[in-house]
Amino acid sequence: MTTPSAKRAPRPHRRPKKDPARIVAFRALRAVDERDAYANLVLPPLLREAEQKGMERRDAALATELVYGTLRQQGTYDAIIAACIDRPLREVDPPVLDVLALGAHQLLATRIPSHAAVSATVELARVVLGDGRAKFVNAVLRRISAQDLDAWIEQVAPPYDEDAEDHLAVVHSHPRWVVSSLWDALGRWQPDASGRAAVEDLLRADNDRPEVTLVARPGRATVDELREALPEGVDGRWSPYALRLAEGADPAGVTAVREGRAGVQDEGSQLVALALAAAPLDGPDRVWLDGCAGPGGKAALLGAIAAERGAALVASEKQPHRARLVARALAGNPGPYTVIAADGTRPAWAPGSFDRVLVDVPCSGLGALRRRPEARWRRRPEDIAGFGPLQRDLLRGAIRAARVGGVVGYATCSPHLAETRAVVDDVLRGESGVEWIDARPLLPGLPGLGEGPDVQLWPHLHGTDAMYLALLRRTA
Ligand SMILES: C[S@@+](CC[C@H](N)C(=O)[O-])C[C@H]1O[C@@H](n2cnc3c(N)ncnc32)[C@H](O)[C@@H]1O
Repeated sequence: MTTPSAKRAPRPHRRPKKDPARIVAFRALRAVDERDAYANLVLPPLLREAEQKGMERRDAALATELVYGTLRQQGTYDAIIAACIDRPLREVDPPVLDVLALGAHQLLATRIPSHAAVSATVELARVVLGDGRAKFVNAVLRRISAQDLDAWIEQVAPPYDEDAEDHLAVVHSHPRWVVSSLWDALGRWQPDASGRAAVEDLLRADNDRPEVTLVARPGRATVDELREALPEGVDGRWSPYALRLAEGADPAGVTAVREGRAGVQDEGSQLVALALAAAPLDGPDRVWLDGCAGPGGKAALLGAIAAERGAALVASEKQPHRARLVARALAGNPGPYTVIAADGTRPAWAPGSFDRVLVDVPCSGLGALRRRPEARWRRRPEDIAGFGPLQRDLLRGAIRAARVGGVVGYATCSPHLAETRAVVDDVLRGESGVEWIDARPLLPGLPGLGEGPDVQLWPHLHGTDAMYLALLRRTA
């Protein structure tokens, strides 16, 4: 019998410590998982709310790093977590998995000391999951902390020689079918440079934090004006209108951005608009169409260039709420423009109305994985086939909208071959009176553009999103 004095006193109940950065990160991951929210849309309001309640700036930076880092590396972390528990991952509650992935990220990819990463994540688990599940989290994180990321990868990734795509999928945290599609596309455009090293460079680039790039809309702002506001910004690699911002720089504080004379725009998107505008054209050059304009980034650049040349822009978008975003992006454009909500496959305009036409079609977005880290986990292979009919119809509509001699640009933010060359080839098979324009000379200075006539940009080669552009001319 134990004497009362030897009996362990019950531990006083301790309230878990609230850690705003990790709570915000957890809530953002839950929203991405439960509501299919986009991290870049869901995180800013959560940060604002937490900052209003007193969260410090550096905690906001930590929350941001935890969300994006965890989403990017989720495939790798899932494989590691699976090796640390004795049941299939699908039997673990998603909120528990989110906490475990947040912990894995801190342990394996940040400078946070292991003991702090474990204890802070277990505290988070106590707050958001309760004491019972916090114990489970504690046990799993302790197992994860037993070795570093390289050792874990060695343990959980199948050897490259046995299954190259599976190996790369685990090491670089992409679904296997995405690895496979990107590799196929790379092989199509870079036949001499599409080996293991190149595809690994591409997958790594997808996991890099992308720079924020501004566009100074010509005639409305200059790169120098932007640089005055953000002196650490550097010139774009390719676009004369681009300023690449230093990490942490806040574009919202720039007057030209607030006034819509400049905007945030990846250089790949700038190049698509610039190449379309630069394509040689015989005859009048008075009316341009952006047939898939929402939310309006390319339309705003095209509108500014059109204004300088005395041309008018029609910016058309099917979704009325996105058409409103286009109107906002174009507000203050110095030249004539119209924004309409219309279906590009059932045009609201007479055939042959336009001198230049852009269709930047809805696509899988596999070219912008740097910015939308969650997209890779949400997309399914069947989505690609799902976009095909609309992409073809929109291209056919664009060709019809162009006058004879007019130029059509077909763009996607995906390098997937089924969304790029296959669409254009298919449509051209059924259309007489359309010819290719070599897009490469319209993108001066860019290396690795292959044999043309269309172009595929790559994050690892060009530092841009993986935009695709085919330029066509209507000849009859
Ligand atoms: C890739 S986004 C365009 C991005 C835009 N060019 C930019 O730079 O901001 C494709 C757009 O096409 C719109 N869309 C989808 N189906 C359409 C259709 N049938 N006609 C016109 N627009 C359509 C989508 O709502 C979406 O806003």
